[in-house]
This record gives sequence, C-alpha cells and structure tokens, in this order.
Amino acid sequence: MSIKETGTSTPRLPARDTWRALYRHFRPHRWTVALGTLLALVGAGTGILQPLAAKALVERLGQDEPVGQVLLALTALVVLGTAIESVGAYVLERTAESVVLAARRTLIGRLLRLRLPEVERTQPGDLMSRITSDTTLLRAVTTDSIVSAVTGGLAFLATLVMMAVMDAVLLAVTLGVIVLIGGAMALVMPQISRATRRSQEAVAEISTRLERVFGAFRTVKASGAEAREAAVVEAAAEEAWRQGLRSAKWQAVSGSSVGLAVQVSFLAVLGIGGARVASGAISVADLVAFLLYLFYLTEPISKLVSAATEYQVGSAAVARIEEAERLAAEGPGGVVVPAGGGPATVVFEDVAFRYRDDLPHVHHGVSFEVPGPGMTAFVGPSGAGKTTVFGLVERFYEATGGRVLVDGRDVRDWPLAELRAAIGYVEQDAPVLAGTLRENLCFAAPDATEEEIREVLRRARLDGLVERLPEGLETPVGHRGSKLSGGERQRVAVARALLRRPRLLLLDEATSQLDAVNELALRDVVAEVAREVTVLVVAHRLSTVTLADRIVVMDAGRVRAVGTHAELVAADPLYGELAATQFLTAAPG
Ligand SMILES: Nc1ncnc2c1ncn2[C@@H]1O[C@H](COP(=O)(O)OP(=O)(O)OP(=O)(O)O)[C@@H](O)[C@H]1O
Repeated sequence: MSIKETGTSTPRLPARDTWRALYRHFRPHRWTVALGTLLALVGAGTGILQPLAAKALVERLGQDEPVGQVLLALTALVVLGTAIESVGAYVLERTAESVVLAARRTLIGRLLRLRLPEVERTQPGDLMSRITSDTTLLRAVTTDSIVSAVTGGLAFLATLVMMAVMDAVLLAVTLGVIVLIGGAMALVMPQISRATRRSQEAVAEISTRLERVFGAFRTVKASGAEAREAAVVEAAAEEAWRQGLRSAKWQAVSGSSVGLAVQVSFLAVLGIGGARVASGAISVADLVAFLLYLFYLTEPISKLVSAATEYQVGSAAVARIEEAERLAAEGPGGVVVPAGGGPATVVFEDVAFRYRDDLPHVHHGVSFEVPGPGMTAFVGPSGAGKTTVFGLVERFYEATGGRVLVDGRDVRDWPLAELRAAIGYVEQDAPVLAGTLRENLCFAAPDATEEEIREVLRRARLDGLVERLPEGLETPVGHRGSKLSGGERQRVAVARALLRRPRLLLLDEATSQLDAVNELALRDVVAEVAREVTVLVVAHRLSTVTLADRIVVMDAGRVRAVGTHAELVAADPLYGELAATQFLTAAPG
C-alpha cells in the first residue's frame, strides 16, 4: 500500500485486477450500457437506410410517380434516427454519471470509516482527490469505450468478412499491416496509463498542498510563507500539465497510427493487388471494391483505438480508487442512542501500545482503575502518554498488549458505535467544524431538544455569546471555528460533549490558559458533571487537579503514582515538583 505521508505514488495494478475492478464498477450498469449500445446500433442502422430511401425518392421523381409516401418514410427515418441516437446518448451519459456516483458513494462511505492510523499515514488532500477527481475518469471507460469497442468491433468484423469474400490474399496483407502497427501501439498504450496516473497524482498533490496551506492559513501568513507555498503548489500544477501533455502526445500517436495503418495497408494492397490483377487472379473491380472497404475500416479501427485509450486512462484511475478502498476501515457506524445507565468504569490492565510497528512503545504496561463516578486527572510530563490513554479508551487505536476495559468489558468486545455513544470526548485543541454554532453543538447528539441545548449552553457559559451573536445559534463559526475565540471554541467543544449525555467524559485540557473567569466556570461545570458521570481529565493546571478525586501520575509511558493531591504532594517527588510550578506540564524528564 502506498498512500504515504509524503508523495502519493500509486502502484500499477496487475492487468487481471484492473479488469476485475473495472468490471465491478461496470456490472450494476451492464443492462443500461447494453441498451445504450443497442440504441447506438439501431441509430446507425437507420442511418444506413436513409440513402436507400433517398435513392427510391429520386427514382420515383424520375418516373413521375407520387413521392408522398417515400418522402414521409424518409422524414420518419431521419426523425427516428436522430431521436434514437439522442436517447442512446442520454442513456450512456446517464449511466456514466451513475458509475461516478456509485464509485463516489463507495469511497465516501469507506473513507469516512477509515481507522485512525490509516488516516494518519495518508494525506487528506490525496484521499479527497480520489473521491472528486479520479472517479470522474471512470466515466468514459465504463460506457463510451464499451460502446466503441462493441460497435467498432462489429463493424470491423463485418468489413473483414466482406474483404475475405473479395480476396483472402489481400485480406492477409491488410491484417499483416494492422497487426504490425497494432503491436507498436500496444507499446504506446501503457504510456498513456502511466502519464494519466502521474497526472492524477500531481492533481492529488495540489489538493494535499492546498489543504496544508488553508489548514494553517494564519501561520502561513505570519511566517511570510505565501510565495514559497505557492511555488510548491504551482510545481504540482505544472507536473499535472506536463503529464497531461505526455498523455496527449501518446494519444495523438495512437490516434494517427490508425491513419498510418490504413495508408500503409492501402499501398501494400495497391502493390500486391495490382500484381494480382495483372496475373488475372482478381478483377480491377474487385481491387477497387477491396480498397473502398479498406478505407471503410478507418472508423471501426479508430473506435477500437479510442476504446483502448480510454481503458488506459480508466485503469490509472481505478488503481488509485482501489488503493483507497483497500485502506483499513472500521465496521459500519451509525447513530446509536446511548443506552443510559450509570457512570462508566475504566480499567487499564498492563496496557502496552505503540502508534506504529516501526515506532517505540508509548505505553509500557499502563495499569489503573477508575470506578465511576468522579473526576480522575492524568498528569505528567509532556509526551508521557496521557492523551494516548483517551485514544485507547475510544478505541481509535488498539493496545498491542494488556487490556482496556470499560464497564468491565474489553473495548475490543464492545460494538464500536455503542462504546463511543457512551463517551463524550473533548480534544485538546477543541476542534470546531465549519457550519453554524447549532450544528457544532448538535454534532454528537443530532436529536437534542431546544431545552437541552439551552441547558448545556448555560452550563458551558455560552448563553452570553449566543445572545451577542447576530444570528444566535444559527451564526456560522467559520472554517475550524475561526470566528470564535480560543476559549469559546473550548466551551463549544465541552458543550457538544455534554449534549451527548455521556456516561464517561474524556476531557483533554488545553495547554493554553483560559481567562480566569472562564477557567473557573469550566472547572465548576466539570466538577458538577463529575458528580454523576465518570470524568477523565488530562490536566495541565493545578486548579483542575485539586478538584480531582484521584490523580494518575504518568511518566514515560508508565503510571508512577495514584492518589489525591495531598497524598501525592507528600509521596511523589515528580508530582511535588510539577505541582510547585502550578502548571502541570513540564518538559519530559
Ligand atoms: N498519532 C501519533 N502517531 C505517532 N506518535 C504519536 C501520535 N500521537 C502521539 N504520539 C507520540 O506518543 C507520545 C505520547 O503522546 P501523548 O499525546 O499521549 O502525550 P501526552 O502525555 O498527552 O503529552 P502532552 O501533555 O504534551 O499532550 C509522544 O511522544 C508523541 O510524540
């Protein structure tokens, strides 16, 4: 698998897998594509009948016979042919759109359920471009190219039969030339696929880079990095352009090779056919008819070549789509109504954990017990593994050793959605999503009533803010809540978690200081909640831990002491040292 943290090079799928993957996208639409193909054939058939009708019309005119009926038939043929062709074109376009929609649906469903470690080793911009850009390349290969292959293939075979009837020797000459030039084209085709793949990777790189810039726009500006970042995005855009040109060049080569095949065949047939006419093997009329058929071959061969070209483009896209679909995802989620019940218990039994196989362990046998309710604070130097505890409780990651128990049940045995429904989680940097304040509050509890929202706003001391905002709860908060202050964002995140009515609240305290009034207010809210609910806080401030019923002191991936503030000040030198600074996050010791 190669959707990497840096670079997005996609491996080429083996030909059999490409076929299988493309067929999977095409299969649900096979009957509509068949209908589209049939309509295209019928449309072409009425086209062939039109000259016959025109001929009949002219003959009747010459013989002074009534032409009303023939004229009517001719008009009907023209109208019918046009109508059938447009219906056929619509059916195919519609199918193409449906193929893209189905591929997008599958990818969206999959990517939104990705496991966290998978997301962390990929680039969001790259994943997004697989949904938006790569899927569109499936359009042609699952519809137009099939119609071209079928209609072109049939016309090609029919013409060959006619040519065989005329003269088998000249047919062999023609086929010889076509096979030669076809062989040369087989070498060109993979170039189109490679260029398309690289072009798509460059497009993904543009998304990735832009995502990085807009994700930290203030920092980009403050660092004066606009020009440097623009240059990198432009370089990716230029690479997409370069690869687009490469693909166009190879497509032009393959397109012109059709003309070349026919021209060379023409000369070969003319030479050999002339000799056969001279020897009396065939007549001049046969030779002329054969040459006419030869030129008639141009269109079907063009269709076959364009089908093969579209296949190459599609195979590049399908490789990138397949790759994203194979990333590890969690089971189906869905909104689970919290089962209710009392405060949860949390137990860590000798938990060992590392984020990746190639990284050192972050937890080396972490053990503690949290009987609900009440507040348990986790303190320790930065990087000690406190936030990681929350990641394991939520089962964003799985322990590599030991057990994590919630309510006495291993988190691996919980239905995931049910486990998470029991938990309210406030991340350290309190993410707020683009959208309105109401959408943010109800994000974890879509069915919350107005009364519940009002109550939670009051508890999180957000009621004043809502009154001040011009559109109240319906005010948009900007990308990542950029229109709110840091403290407001934090309180929105707490309110959101509370609205979920959790049995277990995980609160990762922000390292930045809230203003004194808000800090006290938030502390009171958490203390109040802790009376009924199990609250785990990664604490960075002394004011938080003094309220805690239990403090877990962590250091370098181990629990070094558990106790109350008074007990730990007396018994644990590291805690004593941290507490003396008032601010509980020290540099790793
Ligand atoms: N997603 C991740 N992938 C790889 N390593 C990670 C990841 N998250 C954290 N780490 C590493 O794991 C270690 C523990 O991180 P953790 O966030 O649990 O520390 P912490 O005790 O909460 O620190 P702080 O108080 O600074 O928030 C750190 O060394 C960190 O670099």
